[in-house]
Amino acid sequence: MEELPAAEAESNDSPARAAIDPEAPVIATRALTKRYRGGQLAVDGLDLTVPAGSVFGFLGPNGSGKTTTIRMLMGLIEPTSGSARVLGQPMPRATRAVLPHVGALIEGPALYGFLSGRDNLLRYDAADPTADPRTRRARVAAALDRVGLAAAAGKKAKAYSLGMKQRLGLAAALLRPRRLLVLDEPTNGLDPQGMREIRALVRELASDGTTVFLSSHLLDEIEQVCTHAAVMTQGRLIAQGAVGDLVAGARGRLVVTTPDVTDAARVLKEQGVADVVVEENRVTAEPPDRELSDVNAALVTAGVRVRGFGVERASLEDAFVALTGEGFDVAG
Ligand SMILES: Nc1ncnc2c1ncn2[C@@H]1O[C@H](COP(=O)(O)OP(=O)(O)OP(=O)(O)O)[C@@H](O)[C@H]1O
Repeated sequence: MEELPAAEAESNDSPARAAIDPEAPVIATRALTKRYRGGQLAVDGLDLTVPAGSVFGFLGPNGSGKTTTIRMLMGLIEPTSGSARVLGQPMPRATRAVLPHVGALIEGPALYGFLSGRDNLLRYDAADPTADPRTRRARVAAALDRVGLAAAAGKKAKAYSLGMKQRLGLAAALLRPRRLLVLDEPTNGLDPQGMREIRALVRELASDGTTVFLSSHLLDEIEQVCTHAAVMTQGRLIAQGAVGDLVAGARGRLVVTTPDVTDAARVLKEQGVADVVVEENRVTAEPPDRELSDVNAALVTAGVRVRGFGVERASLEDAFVALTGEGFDVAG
């Protein structure tokens, strides 16, 4: 990785200073609000804190205000009220000082299909007036290597799979050393293999100390790669914190494995167990406050063939359902 040119490091002394304080949040918003001209309240009083070094999942169904928040954080649109600081600097006022330290992949990379992956990056790098042309080739080669595209660098971008295109977009975001990477739905539209590649890359970048802020509507994905998460619905933040803490706040599910699901469900309800759901070969429910062995005994006494009985660990999805009282729409 190259160093920032000295002149630039000096002119951006506040972001550099923020780097010295590892406790300073990389993103902090206070009552951040955006109402669009049409009257739509897209983001409503957001207080977001993204710790340095975290992989932060910004979670919410489509239309919950994630992209609007990211646009405000990147200085692309003005908030209606409230404030946002990125790398310790106020946005959008400090956009020019902050953005050189931030790599962003928002709404898919803009690529020229008729150019090779390498030529796309050379072109992209050349569009950056602060990038030294003498080190351009080395910079592009390093970025291609980073995302595992070195072997495919000479291929035209239009021949790339969606996952490769997304990795090329990431390479463009990584042409310079970054303190923060902002990825808007980075695995959208990718097949499972492509998703795995992007996740592995995110973990690798994070292990180098880059803070990664990624939006997603996939709970599973957030649980797999993120250390921290925030949950949005309808423009409001309903929870944020370490993923482990969010999950710990949710109760798991009581799971009874049995071929006699109808009888098991009836007995559980008789025992006062709430939220009984019948599935194939198992019945799940809210774990009761009373002694679990009594509930198990009641099932056995009623002639239910209990093949398995226990409380499953809560997932982030359980936490989300507990927070919102509704399921998570993963469509789209
Ligand atoms: N330019 C705009 N003008 C008016 N309303 C907008 C504009 N952009 C977004 N909205 C509205 O603001 C709300 C939040 O949209 P936003 O795109 O921020 O959500 P999102 O969580 O990123 O969803 P998605 O994943 O679908 O992009 C939605 O109701 C959307 O219709």
